[in-house]
Amino acid sequence: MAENLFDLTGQLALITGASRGLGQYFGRALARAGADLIITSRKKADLAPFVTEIEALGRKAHPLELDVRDHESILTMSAAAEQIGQVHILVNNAGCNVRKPAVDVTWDDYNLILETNLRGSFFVAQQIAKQMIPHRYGRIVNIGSVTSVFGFAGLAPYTASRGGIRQLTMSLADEWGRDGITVNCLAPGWFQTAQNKVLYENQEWVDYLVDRIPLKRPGEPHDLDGAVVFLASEASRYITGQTLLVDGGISTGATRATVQLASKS
Ligand SMILES: NC(=O)c1ccc[n+]([C@@H]2O[C@H](COP(=O)([O-])OP(=O)(O)OC[C@H]3O[C@@H](n4cnc5c(N)ncnc54)[C@H](O)[C@@H]3O)[C@@H](O)[C@H]2O)c1
Ligand SMILES: O=C(O)[C@H](O)[C@@H](O)[C@H](O)[C@H](O)CO
Repeated sequence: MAENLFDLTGQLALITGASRGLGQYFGRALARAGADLIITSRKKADLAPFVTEIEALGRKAHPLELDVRDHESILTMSAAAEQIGQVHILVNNAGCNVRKPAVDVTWDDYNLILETNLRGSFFVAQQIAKQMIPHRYGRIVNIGSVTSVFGFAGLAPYTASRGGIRQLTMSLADEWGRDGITVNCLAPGWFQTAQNKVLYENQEWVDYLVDRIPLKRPGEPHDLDGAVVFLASEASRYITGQTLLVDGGISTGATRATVQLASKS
């Protein structure tokens, strides 16, 4: 057994959607724990600054092009990853959102979200698992959301994709456990990134959010470092099919509201 359960030295981690946002934070955390990276983006050129940053940490960063909505792109990327080396860790991070009342969601909005967040994650996992199975080792971390476990007005297709990720995680864990692969879902709460920065420009929204978060602040991307390293490492070796919420406790909110009301009565 490794002396340091969180040490990723000698491991290769593949992260999708690493041109910005949480994908880069996941990459930094894994690289600091010792892993070399394969980082992917729809435009390889967008990865250049991140390659430089990871190399400055003394780790390797191999940039590859990947559009998770394009099956051919997934096959090409996976074949290129196999040439780089044994992939020990996959972080299925690429994702998107369209925020709209359900009555305004278009066919195309729905397809964009489901194809990116759910179908893309499945087919990336499928290709990388094919490489992991002969080695009888793998750690797959699917990025979910608090909306994997509760609904949210204005985010219907997004929450469907995130609930689907949680179910997918359980089924793949059930199927690939015998091959030495763990599959877990890391479910962030609310973290300000390019995807949602417009929300944080609205003070009313921030106040609403903070009021509902027991730890009394929105998430900061480094709050996810421990969870991604944990799920990628030896430390989580007997954990599979689980959804780990990193949300400042917001998913406990329904109970808190009841208690607050009760304490006023
Ligand atoms: N920020 C949050 O509060 C939050 C909370 C829970 C879950 N998430 C999820 O975490 C992931 C990262 O989100 P973020 O907040 O960093 O947002 P972001 O928009 O900054 O990053 C999303 C990344 O996915 C990539 N991407 C989008 N469509 C793609 C496609 N078709 N093919 C390949 N890459 C594609 C983008 O280029 C980008 O690199 C997303 O899946 C998001 O839904 C975010
Ligand atoms: O685009 C958005 O509306 C948000 O960024 C979502 O991604 C949420 O933050 C998250 O999923 C909640 O966990």
